[in-house]
Amino acid sequence: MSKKIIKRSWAEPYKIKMVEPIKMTTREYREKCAKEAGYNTFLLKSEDVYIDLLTDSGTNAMSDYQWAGLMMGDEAYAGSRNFYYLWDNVKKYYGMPYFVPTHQGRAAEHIISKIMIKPGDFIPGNMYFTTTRVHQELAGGTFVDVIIDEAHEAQNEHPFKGNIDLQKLEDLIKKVGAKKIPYVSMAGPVNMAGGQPFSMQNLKEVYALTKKYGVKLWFDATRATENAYFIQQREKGYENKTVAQILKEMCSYFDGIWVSAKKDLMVNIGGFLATRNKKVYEEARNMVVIYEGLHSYGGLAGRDMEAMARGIEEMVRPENISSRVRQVEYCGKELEKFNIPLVKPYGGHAIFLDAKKFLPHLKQDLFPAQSLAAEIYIDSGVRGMERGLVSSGRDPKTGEQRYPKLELVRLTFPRRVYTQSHIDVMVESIAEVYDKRKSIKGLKMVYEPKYLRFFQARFEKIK
Ligand SMILES: Cc1ncc(COP(=O)(O)O)c(C=O)c1O
Ligand SMILES: N[C@@H](Cc1ccc(O)cc1)C(=O)O
Repeated sequence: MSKKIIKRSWAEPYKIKMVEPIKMTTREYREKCAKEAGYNTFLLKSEDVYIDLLTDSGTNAMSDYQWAGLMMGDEAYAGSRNFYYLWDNVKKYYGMPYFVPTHQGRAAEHIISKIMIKPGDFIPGNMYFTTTRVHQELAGGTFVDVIIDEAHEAQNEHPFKGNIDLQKLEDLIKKVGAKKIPYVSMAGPVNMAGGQPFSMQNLKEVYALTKKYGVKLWFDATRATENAYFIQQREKGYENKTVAQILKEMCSYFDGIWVSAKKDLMVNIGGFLATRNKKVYEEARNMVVIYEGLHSYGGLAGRDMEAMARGIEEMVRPENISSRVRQVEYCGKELEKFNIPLVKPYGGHAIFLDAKKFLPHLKQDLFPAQSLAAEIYIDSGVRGMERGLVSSGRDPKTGEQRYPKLELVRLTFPRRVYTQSHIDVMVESIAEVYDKRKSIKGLKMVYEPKYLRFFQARFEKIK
């Protein structure tokens, strides 16, 4: 009788059909590049990057099915066939009857914020996201963080660190009044918390609370498939449900969703908003023609919408979503072999290094995460992103810097792009930087743009 295999390794559920060569560089060359980029990984040229873990946004490898779909683009100005196919899939997989395409996620955030928020409003959410919050603020609103406290603790192993703290939410509703809250903004998994999911139980409770007070509930469903996968893996009662069923159930509690299609849908560009609220839909459908283009293309080509529609079908496939998350998990486990401090549990889209623990000798004003991201790039050409003080920015009212508890470097995995050997090389580089961590002295900011400063800020090394 054969021995029962308890656990098998995962492997990529695809094979490589076309390759894109990457440039190999020297440390000396990368030192020059980093300096020229003001020690900001967003300002590096991509051709100078070896393994690009800046983001999983628009950097995914499309399947042959998606590439074939590009040839089926109906590039009519109005009423393209691809638009209707995409709309059908939004209905089928997200369960939302009304749909408006946009060129990417923040365009949908802009439109929702403009429609729903009045000056003086408050928007509670499970931790801020940079683009989401800036649109809420530009519309005159104030974002209020109502995520559970555990989410702000890097090493806390709570399985659902994306949960909303119901007490914090109810206290806010009582304090400012339901009329001042246009909607609760829930994201899953929570990007800035380290890619942490919320549970279905928590969602149901948030839904009941918002219903009680007559407050709307909206969902940043950009990586909702990953959240659904974590629910399947971690929450009792969901182990036998498919990711597609869980996604649909999640969406059933929301009034509407916005999505950056550049993530779950595995395309290079695209976004949308979808809702069950006809009035909001009609306003959004009208507003999109001012900012994006006609409501049947929203700034996208017909072929882009075709790739998105096909991407929706692929994103929920069990082998796709599990290999995606397990690749991140593999990276986390390898890093832990070198005692590298990480956010736990591992995220859905990324591994987050805990820069406060990695560089305990640096005060937050010396930008430990920004410094660490730059050092990793210099060591090996691996590009990550700062998610700490720089990303947090300034309070628009007081102008003071917002000091976040989490000071992190994000190493984000584009879908279907890198192999296990890339991860091994990246892990070795981080282990090497960890060995030399005491030599890192920090950075000072020498240029600071007004909005979303992390994208364009420049730094100099402290000597
Ligand atoms: C959770 C989340 N919401 C919204 C956005 C905005 O999407 P986009 O980059 O497509 O504008 C992003 C990425 O920027 C994101 O990660
Ligand atoms: N949404 C993308 C791109 C992005 C990156 C950083 C941001 O703060 C905003 C947008 C990401 O999370 O990677």
